Amino acid sequence: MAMTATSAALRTFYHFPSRIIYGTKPREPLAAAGPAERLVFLLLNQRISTSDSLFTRLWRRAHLRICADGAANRLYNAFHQANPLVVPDRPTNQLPQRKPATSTTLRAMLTVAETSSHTNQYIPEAICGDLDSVLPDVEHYFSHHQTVVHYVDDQDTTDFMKNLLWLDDLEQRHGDATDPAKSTVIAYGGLGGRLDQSMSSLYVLYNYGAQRPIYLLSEESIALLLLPGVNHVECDWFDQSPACGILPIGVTSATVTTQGLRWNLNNAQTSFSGLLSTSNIVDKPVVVVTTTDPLIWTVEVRK
Ligand SMILES: Nc1ncnc2c1ncn2[C@@H]1O[C@H](COP(=O)(O)OP(=O)(O)OP(=O)(O)O)[C@@H](O)[C@H]1O
Ligand SMILES: Cc1ncc(C[n+]2csc(CCO)c2C)c(N)n1
Repeated sequence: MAMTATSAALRTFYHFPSRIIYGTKPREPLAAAGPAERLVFLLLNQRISTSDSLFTRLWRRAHLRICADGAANRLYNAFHQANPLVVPDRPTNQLPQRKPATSTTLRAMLTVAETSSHTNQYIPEAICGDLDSVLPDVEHYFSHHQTVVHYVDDQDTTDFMKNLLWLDDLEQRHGDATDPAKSTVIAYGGLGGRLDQSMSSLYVLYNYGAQRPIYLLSEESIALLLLPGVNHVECDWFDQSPACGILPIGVTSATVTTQGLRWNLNNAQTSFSGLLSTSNIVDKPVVVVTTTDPLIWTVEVRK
């Protein structure tokens, strides 16, 4: 699948990470200054950190929570295995049916997310993928709690991509003028783990990150796409300045000027065969990056 990042925005403002992570009310609008932002927490199949973690904060703040296939096993193991909710037994000789995709709506899932105890009990509103990783018992368990199971039979896209494409489809059919057309996606587990999967997540960020805000996340780092033009990145600004990097992934090179870093670039050309700014340090609450081409920005998470 060949795609290119579009040069959509001349000026981009990222309210992240502090506003999303450290907001005081679980469901307050995420961007205080803009239209209410809808946050989709997309859990990928990687280790979940449960103690004082980004995971729990973001889970609570999200408006919708979706597991990519085997990520549902991680959620089950982390929050349900030791103390499961009551669910009728699954007939052991019967595997879940694999039918073409179910038809649900974004509105229906948002309603479930708002009205049920999904947030506190760590139940996702949906599981989506080719479903070769989610265990039948885990699928049965969550299905019993109103989790939509969306099957996509495709061996040319990863389950992360399948989830984004499904979200596009759901949002296209959503059609509520008061709502934002595109959610912000937090992909928890989008960094770290197997290198090919990690690179595939960066591919997703590069190719889809111009269409909606996407944040790749681990407990250590956040990555987002900077678009050609002027980008204002609101950074964590606590006791210690976080480490950061500017990565020319997907482009041959980019010409970059920055403000707010310890080692600023001044009309400098960055590329994988030339200058690469890593182990840089954020020195201001807002970093300004002016670039000719898309870039991946990464910053350390301070908790
Ligand atoms: N080892 C891993 N390291 C990093 N990310 C992973 C890893 N395994 C899975 N993921 C992420 O979680 C998503 C869901 O994973 P899934 O449970 O479907 O495993 P998979 O079948 O190995 O992944 P896929 O089918 O997408 O290649 C993947 O699309 C990918 O983004
Ligand atoms: C050139 C090429 N390389 C690898 C795969 C394998 N693959 C990529 S995404 C995916 C789906 C995983 O759920 C699988 C099996 C392919 N299809 N085409």
